Amino acid sequence: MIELEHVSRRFGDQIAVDDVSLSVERGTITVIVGTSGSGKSTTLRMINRLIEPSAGTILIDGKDTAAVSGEELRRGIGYVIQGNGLFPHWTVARNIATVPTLLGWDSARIARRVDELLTLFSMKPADFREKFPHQLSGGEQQRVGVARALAAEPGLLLMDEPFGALDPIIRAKAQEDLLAVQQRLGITVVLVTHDMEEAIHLGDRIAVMDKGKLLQYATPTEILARPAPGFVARLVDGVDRPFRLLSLAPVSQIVEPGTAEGPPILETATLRDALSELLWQQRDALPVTASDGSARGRISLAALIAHAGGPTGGLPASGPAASSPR
Ligand SMILES: Nc1ncnc2c1ncn2[C@@H]1O[C@H](COP(=O)(O)OP(=O)(O)OP(=O)(O)O)[C@@H](O)[C@H]1O
Repeated sequence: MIELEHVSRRFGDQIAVDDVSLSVERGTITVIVGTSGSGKSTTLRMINRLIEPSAGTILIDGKDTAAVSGEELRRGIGYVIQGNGLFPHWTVARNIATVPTLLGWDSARIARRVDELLTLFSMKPADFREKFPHQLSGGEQQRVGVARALAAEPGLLLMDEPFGALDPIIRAKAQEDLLAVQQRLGITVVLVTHDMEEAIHLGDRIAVMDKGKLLQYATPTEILARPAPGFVARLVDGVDRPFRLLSLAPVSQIVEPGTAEGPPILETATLRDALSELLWQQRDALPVTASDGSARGRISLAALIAHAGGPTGGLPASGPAASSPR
């Protein structure tokens, strides 16, 4: 768990980060989103002490980060920047091995880890180990950048606009890769972006910053359904709110007792998938089943419309969506 307690950073007269407090649960993805100059990168870089806070405390798993040297701290924290920052004259294998080498791992263990990570990112080790960064596509370079950050098995990965330089199709693939790898390894991720759509797609929680201040820190569902007035509300105005809300929750969340005619929908499908199917089938309800085929009830158009609606919709009565199928 990461806890920022009243953290600020000044550069001369300017306050880049202004009294930010937030906590990040272990094993989750937190996305810091905001416009250029809002203090996102400075906040991220204070977590691994590439930038020192002017005030406040940062704790990782209860320990004050100021109590260890910055260098030691950074060896245990993965860090990925836009454009990946690979060393151009080093092979893929050597790039990935950077931190394990610094940590003095033996060469057999390093070689095993390099192959394991390349395989994790669907890059055949024999084909990629000895290549140089300029021999890779942008998407491959990006994957090697993330592999390098994960090489020493950090529990925490910091990512600063990691997909900013990728074209939309490769970017979507890189986002899916990140979600899969994060779930598989159970790591904690803090990611900076200026793209609200990316934040909604990737984040278990979203921190919206403007002019150094943290304006709202909540789940994507809460941010969409109940954005803080002003800047956050304007920011989410630009995204397809009803469809985004529907894509964040599973069918099981609004399943009703009863039956319906038509092809069944899985309870794990998203509400967006369910809406699409209802429209396609021209029905006002469809049956819902579990993955083993057993009946779970029905999903109705009326319930979907209520869920996707403005200020009163989107959130179940008990609070924000606990599970997000993304
Ligand atoms: N080393 C520095 N010296 C002086 N000012 C700085 C320094 N680093 C950041 N700043 C200023 O602090 C403010 C916040 O910068 P920061 O990089 O954290 O913003 P950001 O939200 O990440 O922006 P971007 O999306 O453009 O990267 C900006 O006004 C920036 O000019």
